[in-house]
Order: sequence, then C-alpha cells, then structure tokens
Amino acid sequence: MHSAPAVAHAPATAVHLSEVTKTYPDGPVTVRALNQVSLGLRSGSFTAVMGPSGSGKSTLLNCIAGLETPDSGRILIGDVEVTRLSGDALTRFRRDHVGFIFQSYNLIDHLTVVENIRLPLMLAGRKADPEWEKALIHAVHLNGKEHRLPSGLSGGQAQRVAIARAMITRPSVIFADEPTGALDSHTGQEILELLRKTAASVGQTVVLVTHDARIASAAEQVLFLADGSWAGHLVAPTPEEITSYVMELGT
Ligand SMILES: Nc1ncnc2c1ncn2[C@@H]1O[C@H](COP(=O)(O)OP(=O)(O)OP(=O)(O)O)[C@@H](O)[C@H]1O
Repeated sequence: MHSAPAVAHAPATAVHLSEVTKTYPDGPVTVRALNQVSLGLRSGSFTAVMGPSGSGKSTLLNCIAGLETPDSGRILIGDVEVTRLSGDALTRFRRDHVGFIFQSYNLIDHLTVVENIRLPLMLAGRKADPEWEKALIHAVHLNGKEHRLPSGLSGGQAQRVAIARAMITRPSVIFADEPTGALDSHTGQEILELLRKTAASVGQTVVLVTHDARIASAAEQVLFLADGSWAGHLVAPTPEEITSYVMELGT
C-alpha cells in the first residue's frame, strides 16, 4: 500500500490526518470515499492532490477543512483537532484559520470586489486591516477594480477576488478545489503562480486539487488518490512526469 510522506505530527506540521475514513450511503450500498487516509503536511508547504473522478479528492479537502465530518480518524490543523470541534466552535475555527477557493469563485453578485474580499471578516465581526487589505489587492492585481461588481469581471479577475477573500483573515491553511478549472490554461497558470507567491510571502500552507498536470507541477509535491486511498506521490515533478505517472496508475 502506498502512503503520503511525513505522517509524524511535528510542531511545524500544518495539517495532520490519521487514518481518516469517510463513507456515504448510496442506495443499498456504502461508498467509501476515503479509506484510512493518513497524511502530514509541513507548515508553508504547497501540495497538489490528483486522482481520477470519484477518487475522493473533494471529500479529502472538505474533511480537512471541516466542511464534512469523517466517520473515523483524526484531523489536526496546527495544534487543533478539527475532528473534535462541532457547531459554533468549528464554524469559528474554520472562519479564522482556513481559506477555501472554489472552481466557481462563489462571489456574491451584489457586493463589490472589495466587499467580497472583506466578507469573511464581516461574518466574523472583525475589522479590516487596511494595510493588509491594500497589500492583498495589490498582490492579486485588482487595484482600480475595488468597486466593480462581479458581473464586470473576467473569470481570471473573479478568481483573483476569491484568492484575496480566502487570504483576508490570514488563515494558516488554504484549500483550493480545482481553482483554475474554469479558466483558460494561460490564465490558470497566472492565477496559480499568484496563489503560490502570495501564500509563500506569508508562510501559508496550500493544498490544491487539480486534474491539470501543468498546474500540479507548480506544487512541491503531488499526492495521488485512487479509490479513497493513497496511490503514490511525486516530489517536485515536471508536467511530463506527472502525466506518465497518471498513465502508469491507469487512472
Ligand atoms: N454527498 C455525497 N453523497 C453521496 N456520495 C458522495 C457524496 N460526496 C461524494 N460522494 C461519493 O464519494 C466518492 C468520492 O467523491 P469525491 O467528490 O470526493 O471525488 P473527486 O475525486 O473529488 O471527484 P471529481 O474529480 O469528479 O470531483 C464518489 O464515489 C462520490 O460519488
């Protein structure tokens, strides 16, 4: 059986999973979306997760981010055991320590760019830090577009708003589920580079799900899931190495 690297829980471990299992009922049968998955990710690391459709990638991200509850196993973000939190405590933890970026941007149509970016702070009843907000808007190249509505943005611009929104609370971990899936490949590469640089500048840990070998090659390591279990990993691979590994796995 394959495993992902660095399972031991050290102080500099940002994300730690120990034998996490998640099942879903599917009519008379049970789908085992994650099967005893363990993982350790270093603080500040940038990891891509790949695997065929239905292999459990989104379930993995949703469980780590506290959007889904595993059936069994432990998940820690930093020193906090997410799997022991529930209700308001989980909501607060997620809001303060986790950033999420989706393929579909999930911007609020009637809020401007800057209002969308501030939304997680508003929901948490926290005030914006004007310096950090300015630095983020600058980092994602949205200066001058602060007061536009999402309907006036390109897909790439909308995703840059989503990146800034995910980072406004300075979360320790950012999860991105196919963040470039709706973009052309050039814009996708630009967005990814921007996410990588901005996260690195503040030492954030990034976990990214993608089907795109070129996008995944921006990561320090690529982890492969198949049928809810680890099917191997590559360290700092080229897009060609990723593609041939995927073909070898027969996925
Ligand atoms: N809410 C749910 N209810 C029932 N089954 C689910 C649910 N969410 C996921 N599954 C099942 O769990 C398995 C893993 O799904 P998941 O979405 O995590 O895979 P994925 O690798 O992200 O797929 P894709 O690349 O298509 O997005 C699949 O068999 C899926 O049908």
